[in-house]
Amino acid sequence: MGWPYLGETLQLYSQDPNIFFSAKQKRYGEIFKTHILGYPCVMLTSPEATRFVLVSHAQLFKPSYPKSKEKMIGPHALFFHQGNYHSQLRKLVQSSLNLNSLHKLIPDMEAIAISALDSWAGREVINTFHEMKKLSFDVGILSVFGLLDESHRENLKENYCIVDKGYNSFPTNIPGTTYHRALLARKRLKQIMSEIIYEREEKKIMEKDLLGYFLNFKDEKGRVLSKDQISDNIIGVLFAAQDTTASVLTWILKYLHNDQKLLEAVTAEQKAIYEANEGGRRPLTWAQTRNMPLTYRVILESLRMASVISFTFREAVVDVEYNGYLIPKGWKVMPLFRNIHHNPEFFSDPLDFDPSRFEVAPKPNTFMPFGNGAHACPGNELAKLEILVLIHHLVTKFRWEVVGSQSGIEYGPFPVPQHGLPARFWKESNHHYRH
Ligand code: HEM
Repeated sequence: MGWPYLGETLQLYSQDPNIFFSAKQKRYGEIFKTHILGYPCVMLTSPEATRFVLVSHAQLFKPSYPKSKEKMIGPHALFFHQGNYHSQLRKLVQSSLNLNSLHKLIPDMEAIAISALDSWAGREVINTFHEMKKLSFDVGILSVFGLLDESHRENLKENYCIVDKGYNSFPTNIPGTTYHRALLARKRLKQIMSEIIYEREEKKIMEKDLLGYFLNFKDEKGRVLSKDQISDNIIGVLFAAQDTTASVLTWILKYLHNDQKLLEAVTAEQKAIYEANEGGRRPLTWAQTRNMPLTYRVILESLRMASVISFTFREAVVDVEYNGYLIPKGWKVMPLFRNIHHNPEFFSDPLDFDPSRFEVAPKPNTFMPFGNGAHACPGNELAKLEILVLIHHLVTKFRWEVVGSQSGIEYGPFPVPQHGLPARFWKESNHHYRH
């Protein structure tokens, strides 16, 4: 269990977390305990134990986040809850992100991707991760608010950026600190959202985006959602959508750049679609996005390799017995997704980037980039669609090279290539290639 209070926190945070966990796993097996950030924790590295906690006995474990994070996102956001409130909100989020709603977003998503790529090609070196964050934020806004007017969008963006800096800053609420500034920006975000809601109510528009679902909701007793419940959940969705998607996109660019043969094959797959659409004059169809098998496998393999959500936390709400182990009430449990994704028993030569491994479906409960069970990611189809759309426009019209030869990883807290993968982009026709 390490030292009192600090426990093994320093060991975990000072190195690649995977090394810490796999060393433990070798020594102690599929379940072991440690002490992190002041809490006793049980780590789970087997698909069965993970399934027990997240799926079959999910009601015995509640979500668990640091208080400072809960305050910044908003205590009403669905991921902090269990039971009835959680499932009501979850249904609304899922309806706004179901396949039927998603295919209507494709043209606007394409416009966002094209405008991002054009802006990169006009510049020297960009920080890929930062640019991907802007892109995934714009797609997040699109799925929450539909087409929002420019001034609201800019206003949300500016204030959300300040909130974003506060998520991982030290939580001291003293004027002048990053955390304090973030809390103030958080208040302004709520104000902007109230204005957007007011305008919608004035115009009596009923949109089928997430905000529309929230505004239209009534529970069995006829109660509607409060402004706080709506704004906490919108900020929650924007938060869940941004760094996750952006870090996966950044890793994909790195993996493709590292393997030029694979990049050529992906480009060939996308160019065939591009030509069928008369050189991009017609928009991508839903059917086309569902039929990009190689690109899709590259995305799955990137999700596995990068495992950007390396693990999650729950807390036992009662004493729980699993397989002869006692998990005492109040202890944290941590399903270790990345360990499972990098276990050679489930994925042979786990450190090789090999999309063809997904020609065969992985064993049940061994592939969980979007989690599992009651809190599994409702945005997973949106994220995959957004990535497919970006790759389509990237490889058919642009080229890029990574600047520098760093091979390190930064944890912020999601793993991203060092320095956010500095890269240079250019339009293909300007340099190498003309039709
Ligand atoms: C590649 C990108 C993404 C990854 C890897 C990812 C991963 C995850 C994971 C692992 C969870 C479960 C966490 C847990 O059980 O503790 C989760 C939950 C969630 N994700 Fe995602 N996500 C991504 C993109 C998105 C997007 C684009 C959205 C929304 C538009 C979104 C919205 C959510 C929400 C609202 C939850 C909480 C669900 C609940 O508590 O019921 N995510 N995500």
